[in-house]
Amino acid sequence: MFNDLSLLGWHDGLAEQLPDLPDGAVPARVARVDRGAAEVIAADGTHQARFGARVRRAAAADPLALPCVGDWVALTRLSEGRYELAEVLPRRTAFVRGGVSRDSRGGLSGDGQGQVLAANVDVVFVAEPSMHATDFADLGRIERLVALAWESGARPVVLVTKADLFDQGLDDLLADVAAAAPGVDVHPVCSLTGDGVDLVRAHLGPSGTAVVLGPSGAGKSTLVNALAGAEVMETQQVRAADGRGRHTTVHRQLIPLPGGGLVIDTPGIRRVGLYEMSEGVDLVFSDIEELAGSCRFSDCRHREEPGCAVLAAVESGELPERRLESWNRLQREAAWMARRTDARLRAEETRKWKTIHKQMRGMSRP
Ligand SMILES: Nc1nc2c(ncn2[C@@H]2O[C@H](COP(=O)(O)OP(=O)(O)OP(=O)(O)O)[C@@H](O)[C@H]2O)c(=O)[nH]1
Ligand SMILES: [Zn+2]
Repeated sequence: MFNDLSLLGWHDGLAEQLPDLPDGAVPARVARVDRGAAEVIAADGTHQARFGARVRRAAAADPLALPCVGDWVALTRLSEGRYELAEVLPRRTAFVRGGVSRDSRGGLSGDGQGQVLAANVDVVFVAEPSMHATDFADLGRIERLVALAWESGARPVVLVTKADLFDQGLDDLLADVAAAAPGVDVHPVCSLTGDGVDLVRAHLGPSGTAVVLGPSGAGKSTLVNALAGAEVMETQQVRAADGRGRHTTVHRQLIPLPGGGLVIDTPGIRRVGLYEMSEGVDLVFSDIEELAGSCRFSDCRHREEPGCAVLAAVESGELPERRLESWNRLQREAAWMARRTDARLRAEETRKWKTIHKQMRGMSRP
C-alpha cells in the first residue's frame, strides 16, 4: 500500500520547519500508541515501531516527550519488518492533560505528571448540541472548550450540532453562541441530513488535522462518520442496538478523511475537560479584556470598583451579565488550578531537599 503523505498532513512548509531527519529515516505519523511502541503511517504503509533509545531517554526525563497520536516522527527500518521510532519531531500544537506549565518562551515543561493527548491538531471542533435532552445549548461549556482549544495552539470552530432539534429560532441561538466565542466561526450542523457538513469539512482543507470535543451525545461520532462518508465510528444507536459496552471497540485513532484532512479521536480527547487555561480564558473573553482596558483601576476585578467599564457595559446591556459571571467562574477555576500546581511543585521541592539532606548526612557519617 502506498500513502500520499500530504493526505496525512505533511507538506513542504512543515518539512522546512522541522529539523533534518536522521540518516536513513523517513517521516511518519503516529496513529496510535501502545506501551513502548506505536502504530505509525509512513509513505510505504502502516508499521509497528518500537521506541528507540533516544525516545525512551527523553520520555524518562519528561513524560510529555512520549510519542502521542498525531505526532510526526522519524522512522527508521532496522531490518525487514522491524521499525524503530527514532525521534519525535517538534510539535506545532499539543493537547496536554494536567501538571504542565508553559515556560517564558511558550514551550511546555512538565512537572512529571502531564501527558500529551494529541499533537499537531490544526482545528478543534467544539460540538455543542442545540438541544441536550431538554436543555438548550450550554454556553458555559462552549466557553470552556473554546478556551481549551486556544490553549492547545489549535484554532477553535464551534459547531451547534443536532441543529434540526431546535425549533425556536436557531438564529438567536447562533447569535448567543457567537457572543460566547468572539472571533470564532460558528456553524449549525445536522449530521443526520448532512446539512452543514461541507462547511465543517472546508475548515480542514486538503491536509488539516481536527479533533472534536463535546459532551457525550453531542453527535461527535455521527459527525465523523458523515465527514468520512462511512461508519468509521460506532455511534450511540449502534452501541445501544447490540448492547455492547461503550468502550469495547477499538477504532482507529487517526482517521484520514476521503476528501482530505484527518480527525483524531481517542478516549482521552473525548474526556478532555478544563485544564491549565489561564491564557485561553483571556482569549475567549477578549471582549471583557478589552473593556477592562478602560476600567479606572488597572487591577479592577469588575465587582464593585468605581469607574469599572465592564460593569458599565453590563449595565448598558452591551455585555450579557451571564458572560461576566462565566468569566468570574473561569478565573476562579484557573486560579485554583494554578494554586494546586504550585502546591505540588512546593511538595516536590521539599521532597528533593529532604533527599539531599539525607544524602549529606549519610556522607558526613564515618
Ligand atoms: N436529531 C439528530 N440526532 C443526531 C444528530 N447527530 C447525532 N444524532 C444522534 O445523537 C445520538 C448521539 O450521537 P453520537 O454521535 O453517538 O454522539 P457522541 O458525541 O459521539 O457521543 P459519545 O460517544 O457518548 O461521546 C445518536 O443517537 C445520534 O443518532 C443530528 O444532527 N440530529
Ligand atoms: Zn472593571
